[in-house]
Amino acid sequence: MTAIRLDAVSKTYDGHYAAVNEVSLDVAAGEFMVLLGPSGCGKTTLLRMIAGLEDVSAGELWFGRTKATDLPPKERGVALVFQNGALYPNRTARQNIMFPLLMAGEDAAEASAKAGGLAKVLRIDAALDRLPRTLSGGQRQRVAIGRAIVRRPRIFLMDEPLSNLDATMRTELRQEIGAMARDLNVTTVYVTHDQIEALTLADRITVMRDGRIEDVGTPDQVFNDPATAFSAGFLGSPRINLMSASVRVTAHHRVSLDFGSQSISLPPIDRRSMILSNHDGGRVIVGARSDAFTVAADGDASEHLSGRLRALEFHGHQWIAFVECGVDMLNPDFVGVVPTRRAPTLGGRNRHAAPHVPMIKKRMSALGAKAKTALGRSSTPDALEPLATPTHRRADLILEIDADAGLETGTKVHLAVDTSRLHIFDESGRRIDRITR
Ligand SMILES: Nc1ncnc2c1ncn2[C@@H]1O[C@H](COP(=O)(O)OP(=O)(O)OP(=O)(O)O)[C@@H](O)[C@H]1O
Repeated sequence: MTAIRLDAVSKTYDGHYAAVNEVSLDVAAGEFMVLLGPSGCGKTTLLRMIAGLEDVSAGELWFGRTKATDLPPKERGVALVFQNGALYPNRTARQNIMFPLLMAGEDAAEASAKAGGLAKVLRIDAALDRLPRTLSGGQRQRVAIGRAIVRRPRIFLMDEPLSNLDATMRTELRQEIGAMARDLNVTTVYVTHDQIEALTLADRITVMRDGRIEDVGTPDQVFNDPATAFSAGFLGSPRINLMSASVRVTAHHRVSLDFGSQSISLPPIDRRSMILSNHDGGRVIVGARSDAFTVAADGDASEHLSGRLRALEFHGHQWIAFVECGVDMLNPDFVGVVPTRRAPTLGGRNRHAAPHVPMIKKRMSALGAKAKTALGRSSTPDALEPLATPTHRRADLILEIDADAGLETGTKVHLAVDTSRLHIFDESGRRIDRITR
């Protein structure tokens, strides 16, 4: 088992375009790490740098105690499976899996036995003596995985291995990949843009965006305690509601979040009240998934939002409600968007780069500076770095509700808010409270 360390690794194309931008990440020995993010965020490029198929433009790569930045691919002990694991068409499944062992000079009988053992784990033992063209897509991909893993690589890399399979096969093979990784205990980095694959397979998930890391944590942490609004928006269906709010400090330092015509208050014991109480007038983004709301009888709950049930959609196992609350909603994809994707500057952070978690403090001072400006005092120019303005849009709150909620479209609804389930982000999309992982 080998740990992987990426230390401020970047990949630039044409000298200026940063496909991967100062990424630092530790993957523990034997860990199953999933790189998750939208198309073009740099997942594959990062994987290919670990495999040695792309040069590292800046930064260092380590496998355990070995510096691997410039190690030739063959000396890395890495196996890679792509979307379409190509097989030798004239060799049977068994011969395909055995091939790397034979090339390494292993005895044929032993190699065949090993192929048989792996085929059982991958549930293709019945198809071992068939040629690739007679196998289904899922079986071919299992053979490709078997062939990659048979030499017991130090590190196993997979790039969207399920993306070309139909839904049923994807679910089956996903489970087998999970079981195999646990059995073999090999350090694995798995690229996907599918949140279900990430949540079900990963020991930890790294959420990427625009060549940078947004969030790293266990599936539970990244889903329930997301570091950024983007990460919160990438996981979960329906997507998290991101509501634009202004902070108002009322009597006795009580913090209220104003959504225009409506507001809710945080309890004084909520530690975010203390953080926000210094930022009267500042703007924040309040993230709320369906579990933060309960449909309440009129006036029942102290903290609630009211709206009109504009539409209901039947989604089989659930109903999705669209509630018009007159709240400004933000699209997670655009919150804190980095205007350009420049390469890191030598010896310093790219000033257009997305802020990192330790910069929350700085952002909060920016919030404070904005609040001061609103109060007619001047702000320091440094405090207001260029933040991409998120697109505000008066839109519906979208939430999942019970089929037996008995609601009718067009009626007024009251949504009791569990404030402990709200995630509060600054304007750049970073959590205002420190994330402890
Ligand atoms: N050889 C190349 N030359 C120039 N730009 C490249 C090259 N390879 C990748 N890129 C760019 O780098 C960015 C990251 O690409 P990458 O393939 O790593 O993203 P990804 O997250 O894996 O996307 P997908 O999920 O679509 O595969 C993209 O904008 C891509 O166009």
